Amino acid sequence: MKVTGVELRTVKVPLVSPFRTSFGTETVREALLLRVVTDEAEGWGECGAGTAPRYSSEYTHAAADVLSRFLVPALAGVPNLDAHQVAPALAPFKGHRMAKAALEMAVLDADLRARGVCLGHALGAVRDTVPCGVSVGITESIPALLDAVAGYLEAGYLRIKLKIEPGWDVEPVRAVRERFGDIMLQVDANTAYRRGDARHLARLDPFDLLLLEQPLAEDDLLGHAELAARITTPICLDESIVSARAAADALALGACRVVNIKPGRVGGYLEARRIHDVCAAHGVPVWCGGMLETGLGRAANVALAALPGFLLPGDTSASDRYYRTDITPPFHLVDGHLAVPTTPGLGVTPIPEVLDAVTTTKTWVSV
Ligand SMILES: CC(=O)N[C@@H](Cc1ccc2ccccc2c1)C(=O)O
Ligand SMILES: [Mg+2]
Repeated sequence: MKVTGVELRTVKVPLVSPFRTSFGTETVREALLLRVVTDEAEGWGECGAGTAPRYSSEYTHAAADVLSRFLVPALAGVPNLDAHQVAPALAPFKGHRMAKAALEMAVLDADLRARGVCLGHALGAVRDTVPCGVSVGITESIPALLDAVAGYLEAGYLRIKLKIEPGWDVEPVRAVRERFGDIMLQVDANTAYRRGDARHLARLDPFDLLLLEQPLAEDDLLGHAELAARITTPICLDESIVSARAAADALALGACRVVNIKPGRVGGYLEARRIHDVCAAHGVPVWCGGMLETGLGRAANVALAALPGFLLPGDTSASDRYYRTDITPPFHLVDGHLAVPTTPGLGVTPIPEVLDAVTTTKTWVSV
């Protein structure tokens, strides 16, 4: 394929309810979308970065800048471009994995649409539907949390994940366990704890959690390995796992026993599959994380979550977990599962009038 150019769009989509984590509260999702135009087909990509560099060092404005200034122009030098050429072409530029992932995703979508192949098939999907969990933010009170959890269980979610932080951890977990019994339950700290908190985090052990996600800093593999020796709840890493090599190192160090795979965090769906393969080779279960994606990223994540090693329900929630109106035809939860798209590429495209209603900026970058 030959790329003629890329349209960068910033969209602002209000969340159905504020989503509070240990690193802040979101009420509107500002996302960067890419539309790659080639001589054979068009493709869509979505960048998972947030408005501010709070989840990781990337943020929407910076991603748009590095894409228009360096990453998109770098594709000009690639003659017969396909998705596998993108990461090597972008390798000279350090970091910016979410920006790179969005560009690779859009090229992959165009590549697959041109060939009439769906993403699930291209990645190695073995299932037609994927089991879904839901990420529940920090709430004003325990009763409000219990109401939120009751609503999600009623909707059919198969696994509940509670955001925690110092001061909001043992009590919420205890309350959910007491009210809802032995549901599949896990927690996510988004790096909010320190190595000295091991004794406190061990207080979560009696609640038989599936996992404790990213308790310590993203660059503290050793700290997670030490913590793993002092608590019984399995540690899962998210922010720390930025590549297949990082996954291999984390497993070798005993820093985690489960991995949350997020294609944006690791530079794309092709690297995400490599992480899946590394973990499968070590007998380590993985699940698909979420970055409050629109239906574009959601479609791609559901396809990835259908690979054999995705043994735990992911944060691949339905569109209405976050949005009243998704920019693509919405994903609906059916018996706790989402259906894997089967039409070429991502299998979904934005609904033009909905997309235009939430678009705040549009930039064309010629190649
Ligand atoms: C579903 C879930 O919990 N996702 C992330 C945290 C997160 C939460 C909110 C976000 C908002 C904008 C961009 C990225 C975001 C990431 C996580 O697993 O750690
Ligand atoms: Mg996480």
